[in-house]
Amino acid sequence: MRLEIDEVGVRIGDAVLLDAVSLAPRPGRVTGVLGPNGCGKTTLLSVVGGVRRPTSGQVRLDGEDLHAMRGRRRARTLALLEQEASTTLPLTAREVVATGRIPHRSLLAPADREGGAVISAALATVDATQLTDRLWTSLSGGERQRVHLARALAQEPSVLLLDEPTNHLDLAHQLTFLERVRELGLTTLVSLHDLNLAAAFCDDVVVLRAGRVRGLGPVEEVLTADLVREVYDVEVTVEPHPRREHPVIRWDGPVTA
Ligand SMILES: Nc1ncnc2c1ncn2[C@@H]1O[C@H](COP(=O)(O)OP(=O)(O)OP(=O)(O)O)[C@@H](O)[C@H]1O
Repeated sequence: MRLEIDEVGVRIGDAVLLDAVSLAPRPGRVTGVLGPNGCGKTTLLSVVGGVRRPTSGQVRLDGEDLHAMRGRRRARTLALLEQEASTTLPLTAREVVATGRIPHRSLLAPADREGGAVISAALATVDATQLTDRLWTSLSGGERQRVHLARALAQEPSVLLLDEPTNHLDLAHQLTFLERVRELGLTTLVSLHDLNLAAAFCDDVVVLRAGRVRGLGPVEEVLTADLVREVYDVEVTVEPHPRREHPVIRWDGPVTA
């Protein structure tokens, strides 16, 4: 599935949240959405997820305007894992994941025959089979995060949009979570604050600052010390990882004038 983000702009009154952002994430690859607080990462993901309309530009899926597609069809193609998604309904983890199947049901085909198996597989993928019958409200932040990923997977999307999915996870779960996401082989856009996680798990990155693209391309080409200084105001050293095939970013401190 070909995803194209073409000159997307978002304005609210005088505020420019996104300014002519263009990128075409490589199909089946993981693209990191990076940048400091308030640079527009969540806004971009919500536009691509169809939750928010751009005020200019277009997002296309296989050439078709995403915002002109019907919601159900869009939801069968693309799943968005929002930053602080929550529910106060007394649902079990499995019932939460089952809501991901809603776009696959219709009046003509109310029974979702594969649904049960897809839900079980999604829970297993995120290591949450043991949480199946637990009440959502009783889960920890990291457990909720994994169950929400399972819900997104139950949608069987071609495009996966993840907004800071690792923010409640311990180190081991951050690594396994992103490894699994990579293994899914879906066209993935993932916003991350941790540059080392981005360096390790993303194929490409788009780096935003104040709503504009400041870097775009393969992670090892874009994540340079110069770019990090310019975008994050932090002095860093970028080196090859001694045992793995990706760079490591070591911070030396904030930029001093
Ligand atoms: N309704 C609004 N009116 C004006 N500005 C807004 C509005 N909503 C969001 N913004 C601003 O838009 C900018 C982009 O917000 P966004 O949530 O996309 O950033 P982000 O990169 O995801 O940030 P963070 O890393 O802190 O989560 C922020 O400066 C935010 O304050």
